[in-house]
Amino acid sequence: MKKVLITGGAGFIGSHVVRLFVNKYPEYQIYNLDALTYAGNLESLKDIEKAANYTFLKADINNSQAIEDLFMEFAFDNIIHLAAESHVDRSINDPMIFVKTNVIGTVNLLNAVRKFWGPNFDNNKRFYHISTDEVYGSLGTEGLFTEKTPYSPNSPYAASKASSDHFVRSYGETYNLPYVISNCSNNYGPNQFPEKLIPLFISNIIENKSLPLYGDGNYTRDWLFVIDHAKAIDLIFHKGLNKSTYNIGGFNEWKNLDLVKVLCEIMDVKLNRQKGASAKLITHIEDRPGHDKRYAIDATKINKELGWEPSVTFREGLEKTVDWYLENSEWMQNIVSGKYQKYHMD
Ligand SMILES: Cc1cn([C@H]2C[C@H](O)[C@@H](COP(=O)(O)OP(=O)(O)O[C@H]3O[C@H](CO)[C@@H](O)[C@H](O)[C@H]3O)O2)c(=O)[nH]c1=O
Repeated sequence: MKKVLITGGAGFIGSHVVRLFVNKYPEYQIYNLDALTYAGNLESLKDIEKAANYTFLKADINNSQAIEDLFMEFAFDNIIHLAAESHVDRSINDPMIFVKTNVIGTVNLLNAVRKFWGPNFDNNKRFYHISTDEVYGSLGTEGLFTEKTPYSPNSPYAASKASSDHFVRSYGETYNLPYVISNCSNNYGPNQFPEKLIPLFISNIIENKSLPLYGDGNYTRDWLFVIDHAKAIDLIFHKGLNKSTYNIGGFNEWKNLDLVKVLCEIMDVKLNRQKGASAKLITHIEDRPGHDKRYAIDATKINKELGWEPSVTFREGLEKTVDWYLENSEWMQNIVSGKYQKYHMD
């Protein structure tokens, strides 16, 4: 029986990973550790909260003593580390919280692992660090990020994630910690906090508010449905090679403006609005400082080594996502108003 600690399990990607592991591996104990910051939300896990193999632990990875106490109490033997500040615009306004959570928080976890699992690490134990393709910086019109692309982060968020990746690798080299890292492209799907492009624009279209597109909108991202990311994490956790890195992406590049136009078309149909009504809301605004031009992932390694590939097309994933937000308007209202946070603080 494994005792798997999943950090950040109340967040967007984390909640999908927790659900998949709780349902697929009833023989594992799954511990969801989350600080429940603005983007964390236990409402996303209502369907599994009473499962016998699931435990929620409220703690902040910045608090090293709290982390050690939990290691002492629960003797975790595997970690999937997703807890992170993740929004680029927030990192531009306040870089320090990104240093604290993403860098120091990760090092706190690594130190706890060293203390409780070391000095002779058993290879059945594994520290799995979830990261982003943003560590590689920006591409021109050609080429793809591979696992060998040098790191060149441009935003404070990307720099904090790059730093945490380096710390994980350094613990592998210095202390022989068994680890694996994956770097994924842009995720979308149910339960994403409406500060990110897709849920923000869905929410604004519903409310007939303008759609604030940075600059000319000719920025390119590779998009992956969050459940496909969770499935990739499952495979890498179980079968990924020790001390290696996997890039995860959908081979699904879109310029922001083109993506938003497709989203607008879908929303017009779902909301019974006149064709073109949602697109009229598109408003070009001042660009994001240091805006990375293009991200595109070469996901050949994970495909060849582990047989992973996305299971839904972008159109299917977008439709599912829009349907989820239309059916869960209360979730959206509560998370935006901060109601869930107030509830967590009570
Ligand atoms: C929120 C927002 C975004 N954008 C643009 C900026 C980007 O080119 C694109 C996507 O923006 P975001 O949704 O903020 O995501 P991006 O900056 O690419 O970063 C995401 O994708 C990364 C993986 O590539 C993750 O590591 C990050 O945590 C995640 O936030 O849309 C707009 O034009 N207007 C907006 O209001």
